[in-house]
Amino acid sequence: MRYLTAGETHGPQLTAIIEGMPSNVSIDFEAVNQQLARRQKGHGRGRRMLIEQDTANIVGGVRHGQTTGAPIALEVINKDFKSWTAIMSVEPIEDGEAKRRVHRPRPGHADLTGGIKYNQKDLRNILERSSARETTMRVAVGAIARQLLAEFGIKLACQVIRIGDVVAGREAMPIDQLIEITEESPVRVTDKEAEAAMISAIDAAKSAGDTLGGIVEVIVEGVPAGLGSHVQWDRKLDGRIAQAVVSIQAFKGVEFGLGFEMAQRPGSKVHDPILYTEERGYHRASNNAGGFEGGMTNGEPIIVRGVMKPISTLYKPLPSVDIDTKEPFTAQVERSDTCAVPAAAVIMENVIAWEVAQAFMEKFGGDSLEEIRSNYEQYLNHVEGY
Ligand SMILES: Cc1cc2nc3c(=O)[nH]c(=O)nc-3n(C[C@H](O)[C@H](O)[C@H](O)COP(=O)(O)O)c2cc1C
Ligand SMILES: C=C(O[C@@H]1CC(C(=O)O)=C[C@@H](OP(=O)(O)O)[C@H]1O)C(=O)O
Repeated sequence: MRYLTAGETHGPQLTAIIEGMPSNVSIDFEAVNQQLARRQKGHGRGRRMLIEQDTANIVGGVRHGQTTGAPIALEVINKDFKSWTAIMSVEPIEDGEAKRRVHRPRPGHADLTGGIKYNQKDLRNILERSSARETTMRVAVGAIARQLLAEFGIKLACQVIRIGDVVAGREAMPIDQLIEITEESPVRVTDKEAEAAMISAIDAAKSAGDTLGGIVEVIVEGVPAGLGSHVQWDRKLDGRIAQAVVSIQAFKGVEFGLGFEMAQRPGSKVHDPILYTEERGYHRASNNAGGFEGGMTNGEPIIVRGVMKPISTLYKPLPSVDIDTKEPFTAQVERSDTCAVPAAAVIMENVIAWEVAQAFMEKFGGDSLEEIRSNYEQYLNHVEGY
């Protein structure tokens, strides 16, 4: 399976095409929109999220609520395009060239390097695509992928572990209790004390004209042993998940299971003893590995954490240089998020859903759901008898 996305943050719409989804998978359109809504929430988001109410149109590959095996085409309309039509237009607008063109690169964004690389003197041609608005489509794609995974009992959830210097309790996340964002609970943590402190930290950063990053965690349950492979570097599923996570805008690091803490422990306090019972088959006494050995799932839940840097655009901006005059300037900020860590947790959950679904298809692949189910059941029998 593969997918591509297209579209600009202030353009008319965002688009994705998924290739290789098997036929006969029931698609719950509402569930796709639910994932999109989850991505838009969280304390610290800016005014743009008040304008958009993302819903996906599925315009290919699904008939009567079921996949046909044809490419699936998805689109999400940018409501904000109404206010940007003139600026995004190729025709000159009355305000004139200087106002229309972006020539002041923002530190922490793709603006300057993208402008140099693609030889663009209007940095809008870079920022329109580098924006995290693009993650809308990655979530829509993940929302389709997880419907295939659900057929085989595979579920995902996410939570926020840290925002700025506030750390939430690290108790195991109950997978059947998706941490939903509500008005009373706007950060996506189970630890209520930490939640209040996180909200205050975000508000304080906003008042100071500053921004915050954090750490988010995703858990995947119900994954069979043997997705991914040790035999070739680019078939290692933990490696692919790491790539998917760090490809999310502003994500700078990833860890599995105990992760970076492994560095300070002896091996006897890291590796997970192997056990066997008739009832459970092979399983582990602990899951410090976060569900992976040798680039393959080992049957334990996948546990991944990602670190997001603070939002780049500051209301008290950092120094930069105008590409026309080469003179320093101080930017005027119109709107921006202060913290998007809770939303980023949902993005991470859905990009991981895609990677797991792709590995699942590589292992049990077939053209129809029935064919995959038969391959899967045969494999489960093999595992049981091994
Ligand atoms: C959900 C989400 C929302 C974001 N919102 C903003 C924002 O409002 N303002 C901003 O400057 N950066 C925002 N970012 C981060 C930038 O998109 C990102 O830092 C930039 O594209 C440069 O990419 P890099 O940080 O991966 O190097 C957001 C990121 C995510 C994941
Ligand atoms: C639009 C989204 O996030 C945007 C990501 C983003 C950035 O620079 O990455 C900047 C902001 O966009 P704008 O400049 O239009 O206010 C965010 O709102 C979204 O998540 O859907």
